[in-house]
Amino acid sequence: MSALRFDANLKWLFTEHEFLDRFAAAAAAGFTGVEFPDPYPYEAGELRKRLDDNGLHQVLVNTPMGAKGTPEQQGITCFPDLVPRFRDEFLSALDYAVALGADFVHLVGGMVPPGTSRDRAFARYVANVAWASEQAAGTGVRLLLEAQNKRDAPGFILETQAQAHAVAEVCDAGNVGVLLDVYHAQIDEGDLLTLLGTELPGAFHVQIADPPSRHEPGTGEVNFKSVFAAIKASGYDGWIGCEYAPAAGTVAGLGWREELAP
Ligand SMILES: O=C(O)C(=O)[C@H](O)CO
Ligand SMILES: [Mg+2]
Repeated sequence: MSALRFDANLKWLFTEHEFLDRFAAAAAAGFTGVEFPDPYPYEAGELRKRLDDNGLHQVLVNTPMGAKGTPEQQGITCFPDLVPRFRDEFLSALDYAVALGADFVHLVGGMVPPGTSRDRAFARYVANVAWASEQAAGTGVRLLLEAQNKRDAPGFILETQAQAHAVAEVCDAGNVGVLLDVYHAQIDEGDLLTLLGTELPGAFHVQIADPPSRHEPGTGEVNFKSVFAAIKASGYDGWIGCEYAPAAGTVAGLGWREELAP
């Protein structure tokens, strides 16, 4: 059993099953934690029952994201003209996180909306993060900020891990941190072992997938044996979310846990 704690992202893994059956499949495959971006089609009680019946911990939920191919596909946190909707959606995400016993709400930052300057969108983004930080204070739920790569999310509001860290730092409630997604960090920044050295101390959560395919660790360009060793050596004790597309079946692709993880 690895010294690192991996959780299954149920949007990406176990898609051989209907969503509500993925909890049992994840537990059967040895996971003790799960995450997924979109609890909203389900009653919180229905999801909580799946968690409890399978002895699973909920790591995170996302703020809602729009349909693929729309400007809102990666969230609206940076949309100056949608602040009331952002606030309603965040409070809904917070309610779900509390009901599921989740550690985090991932505030999906958004791509700079058409006709809006990056400066105006970034200012609104920071204001919305600070507002959300105040709403979450005292709930036990912390907030995550993730930088996404420019190939998959052109115009995304956060462009580097250091920028995500800087926004988290200015939220004085201490409940905002970085979601360090190794897939995005490799595509846009590379130099992963150095990046992990500087950015892991501010990271509340980590996610993994192997670029360019976004399949399992060991299928692409990242030396995950070295990455996992660096994460372990850093003393990071959070979860590591498996947010990858299995190349040929979820369970068949889990060998990396024994082959690459310390
Ligand atoms: O796509 C990702 O890397 C994520 O972590 C979000 O959940 C979706 O934007
Ligand atoms: Mg991610």
